[in-house]
Amino acid sequence: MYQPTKNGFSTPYVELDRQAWAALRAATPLSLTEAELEELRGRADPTSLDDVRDIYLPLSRLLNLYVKATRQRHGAVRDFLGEDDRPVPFIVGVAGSVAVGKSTTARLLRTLLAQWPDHPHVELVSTDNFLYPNAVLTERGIMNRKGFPESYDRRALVRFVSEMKAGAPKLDIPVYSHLAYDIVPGAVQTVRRPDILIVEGINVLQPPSAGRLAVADFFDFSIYVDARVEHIRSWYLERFLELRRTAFSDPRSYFHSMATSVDEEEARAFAMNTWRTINEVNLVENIVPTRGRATLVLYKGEGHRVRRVRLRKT
Ligand SMILES: Nc1ncnc2c1ncn2[C@@H]1O[C@H](COP(=O)(O)OP(=O)(O)O)[C@@H](O)[C@H]1O
Ligand SMILES: CC(C)(COP(=O)(O)O)[C@@H](O)C(=O)NCCC(=O)O
Repeated sequence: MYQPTKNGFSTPYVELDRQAWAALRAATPLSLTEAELEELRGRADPTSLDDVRDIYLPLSRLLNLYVKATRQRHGAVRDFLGEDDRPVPFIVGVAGSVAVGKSTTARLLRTLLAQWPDHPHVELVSTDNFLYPNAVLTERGIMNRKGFPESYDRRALVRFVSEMKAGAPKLDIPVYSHLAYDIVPGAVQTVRRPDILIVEGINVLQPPSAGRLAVADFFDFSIYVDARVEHIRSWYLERFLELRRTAFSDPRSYFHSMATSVDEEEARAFAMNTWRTINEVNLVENIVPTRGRATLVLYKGEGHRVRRVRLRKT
């Protein structure tokens, strides 16, 4: 992490504890109900209405200010070029480990941001839609690297985000199914030009390779959801065991045998091995090193509770 220097002009970041951050909600109203929150949060994710109030409403307020300021900047460039008014989606990236709760954060933001009359149309895209199909990963010998940068069609992902930013009215993208653990052949998600596009995925803050562009180059704001490895490991395990009791019992689930043919101890050992050999390696090698690039970091402790927030001011 960036260390402040001793000359007083210490750091472009500000770090706030939960209470100080919560106060920045100002007058932003809480209009989400417990039932709506239940729909939005992920499996085994205890995010509460207190968290919405303390963490996500201030964030929604900050993003609303960012959107307005960014529109002004676009207007200035248009005036300079003598161009007509043209809608440009504001793009938010949400990064962090597998099982850290990115999708809950992203879904909550989609709902809260859409409540502002300034930007009612918010679209959410998960980067898993840009994973190569299992057949391609197997052919390339990287089926055990799912989630690593090379397991994504990064060119297609960058093309999608850059075309959205350029104002494309509607784009179709592939669809990934966690149930099938694969890309669904022939399925598409249609993304219509939104006011705000949220792009959520473990690798969205990856820097570009030399001479290329990365998705993060198109972000107007980015969020990194952070927690200690030991916490994330236990959230991954808990979720796997919860999925074993629920989603995996569907015969179409890729992990069906985990629900029917092995006992809980074996399932736990399988999940632990997947965590240790794939997700933790990816976290340490590829994901944590991108944290410094985020505009905002949410630091979670025990039970997914956000304890601190770091914001890059400039
Ligand atoms: N094997 C699985 N079967 C069904 N759903 C899953 C499976 N793995 C993950 N999910 C769901 O997919 C979503 C994304 O998970 P993940 O990429 O680990 O990110 P995060 O936990 O940070 O949101 C979560 O809502 C999770 O509950
Ligand atoms: C699909 C994922 C790579 C997450 O992708 P993302 O939406 O972050 O791009 C991840 O959920 C996953 O399946 N990892 C592979 C190892 C595992 O089964 O946990």
